[in-house]
Amino acid sequence: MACSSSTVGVSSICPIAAHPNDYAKRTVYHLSLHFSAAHNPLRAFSSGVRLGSASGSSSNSFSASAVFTPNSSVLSEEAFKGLGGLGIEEDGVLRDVESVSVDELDITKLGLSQRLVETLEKRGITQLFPIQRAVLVPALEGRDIIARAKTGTGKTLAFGIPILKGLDEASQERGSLRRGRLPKVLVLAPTRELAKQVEKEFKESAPYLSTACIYGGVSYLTQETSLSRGVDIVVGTPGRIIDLINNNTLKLGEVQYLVLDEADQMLAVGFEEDVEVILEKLPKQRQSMLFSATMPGWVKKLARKFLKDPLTIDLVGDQEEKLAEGIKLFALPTTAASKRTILSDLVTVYGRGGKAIIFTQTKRDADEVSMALTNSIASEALHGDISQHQRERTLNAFRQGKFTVLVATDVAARGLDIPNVDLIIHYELPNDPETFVHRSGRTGRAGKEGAAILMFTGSQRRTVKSLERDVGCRFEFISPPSVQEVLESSAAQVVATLGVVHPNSIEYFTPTAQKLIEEQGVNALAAALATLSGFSQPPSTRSLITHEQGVVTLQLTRDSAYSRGYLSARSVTGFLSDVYPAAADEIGKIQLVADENVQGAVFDLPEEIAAELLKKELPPGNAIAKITKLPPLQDDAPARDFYGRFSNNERRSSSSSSSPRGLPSNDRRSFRSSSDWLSDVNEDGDGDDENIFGNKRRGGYGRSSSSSSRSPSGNRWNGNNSSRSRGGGDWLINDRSSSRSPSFGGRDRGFGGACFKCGRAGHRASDCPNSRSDY
Ligand SMILES: Nc1ncnc2c1ncn2[C@@H]1O[C@H](COP(=O)(O)OP(=O)(O)OP(=O)(O)O)[C@@H](O)[C@H]1O
Repeated sequence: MACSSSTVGVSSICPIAAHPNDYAKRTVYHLSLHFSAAHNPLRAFSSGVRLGSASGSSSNSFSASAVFTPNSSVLSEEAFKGLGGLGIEEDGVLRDVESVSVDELDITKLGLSQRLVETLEKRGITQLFPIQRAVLVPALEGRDIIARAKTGTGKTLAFGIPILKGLDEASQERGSLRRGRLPKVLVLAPTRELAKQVEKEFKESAPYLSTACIYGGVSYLTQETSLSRGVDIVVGTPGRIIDLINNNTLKLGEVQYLVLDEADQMLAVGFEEDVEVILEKLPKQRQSMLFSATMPGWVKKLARKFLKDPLTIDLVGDQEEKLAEGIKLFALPTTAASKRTILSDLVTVYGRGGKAIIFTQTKRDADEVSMALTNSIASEALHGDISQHQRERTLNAFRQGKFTVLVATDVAARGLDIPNVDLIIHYELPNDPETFVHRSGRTGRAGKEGAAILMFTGSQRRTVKSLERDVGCRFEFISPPSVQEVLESSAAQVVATLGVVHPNSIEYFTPTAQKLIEEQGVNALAAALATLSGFSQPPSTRSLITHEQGVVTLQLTRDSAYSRGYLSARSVTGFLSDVYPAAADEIGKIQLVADENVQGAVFDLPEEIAAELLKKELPPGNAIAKITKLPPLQDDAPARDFYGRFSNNERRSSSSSSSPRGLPSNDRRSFRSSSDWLSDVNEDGDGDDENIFGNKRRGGYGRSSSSSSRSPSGNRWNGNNSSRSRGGGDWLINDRSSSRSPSFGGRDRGFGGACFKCGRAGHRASDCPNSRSDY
């Protein structure tokens, strides 16, 4: 092959593997696009594509793997002309290696029409993101493309820019756009929200073109009218698109560009049959682009059947973390009972006053969590049982910042681009790594920073480790925010709001403020901050284990030299019964410390009992202290989650008619390494794409349930949202390690623990027939 070497977007393409089934036709290349660190316009964005250090160079690079036919690389070289060259050497390896200059990513240098450049610039889009750069050239060549990139990295414009460029050129050739014209572009999306968002991206980037968004749950009339007027771009969900094809309103005979966005999700929501029906109706002469996070058998089959010699671009890469680097990941051990009460503190401390999305497994949980938050934070629920209109209202209000916490099922996880979401909370573990990535990817978008917190119970600790392995990430394990942290964050957020008070308004209050300062000094301002933060009453202490109010968590640590054996929950109760029987009576959750070198346990006590206990003299070798942060704790029950066993809950419930046995999802099988992803795409595989969620979900979400707007109010932690109110059941379910009653109120005053001396249940060490005290 010919070799040329010059500055291009592609710095090196070298064979990383020969495809086992098809070596003669295809070679898999590893493609690196280099950006000089010195002038890398995407440095701030490096998170999105995991820019790493290129070997032997100080450049940052991102990797793309691409599958070429032998000729295709030559075509690529042609297409790179004007954007910089591409070096193909004799061994077929493309190597060049200079850095991409800022110019080559500059949208004014891509040959786009002036009007397109202007609208993009108005939207703050001046430089291509890496996936956009990688897709641009082959897309402009007319290649069919299969692509994958991390969440929030600009996939929509990756297909949008070349399509808009193509439409611009065609319209200049044909002259003005005529009424009643048929669509040239069809974009299929799995959810209505995503479809609307993609349409919005097209509309805002090219307002001079006509777009229509076709999805269920709303009137046919508007959609039919816009189609009859003539459109350039149709974006929609498969169900309603089929309906409009069938009633002859939507005619696809002139479609030149097809995009399948989130193709794997089409399968998950049961649209595969509809997608195939639609694709059959498209002109054979067209360009197709398929974006998919995973490659289940059905998507592979779809690609083989409907795409022509597709070029595969994978910017996620093998062994790499699947999440954008700007997303900080935390894991928070908690209990089922305390989850809800912790939420508002997490939002306060980690959300820093911005937007947060809490993901639940079930629609019911989404409603209940949103309701529970209402006391302290304005929140709304979003799930499939909420009418389409309400869903749109809710999303718009959230986008506009009218409320700050969205509680959603996974319906909102895929593809939604909501600006400035600072925090994601996984209220339940996701069912598969892919769902985790997509939920978390609602923050840290377009190079911004964000945080995602995974809440898990002690019994799910191993699942969290599996998730780390599957996603290639590391969690920082945290404790629930302390009272101090919550107060500090609340105060900081209140202070931030003071900056926007109108000067005229301040004038009205100045005389009173002056008087207050003279009378009370700094206390006046502190009282105002406390009130504005919602803490006009002092916060009560809370358990670190269950987050229950009025309860403190203590740690018992025993010197092994004084110990006869290992600590157990029973021995802790027995020990307390000897030191201070009231403490043994009132003890709550007990958990053992997970440290081979330390014999320790943490346990909860009502505040006043704890204060008494701390005054007691302890036998030698034992220490009890109040703690502010939980040490690593031992697992206390087998894992209870669906991770790796099922795909998402909403999906299961929506498809229950066709999947009554809740078959395991193939999503997890699909969430594999990059090389698997690539070979999946190109192998003549067995097409084992049994559709486990096989029902057709037309129009989808029927029943309407409104979630009214709420406003923040109330004094934090003084409401009756204590887990104590739901206590008993949850406590019993979640605490295998202690046999005591859940009630701190002492409903059951009988001794439920075991003797610290003889180990038998039902009596205290002080009542033990063995009178010798030897602990
Ligand atoms: N070149 C660019 N410069 C600045 N902003 C951009 C650029 N390209 C895209 N964006 C913005 O980045 C955000 C994320 O883009 P987009 O929604 O296309 O990401 P995505 O990769 O499709 O994410 P997901 O996988 O979550 O669907 C959008 O708000 C988009 O307008």
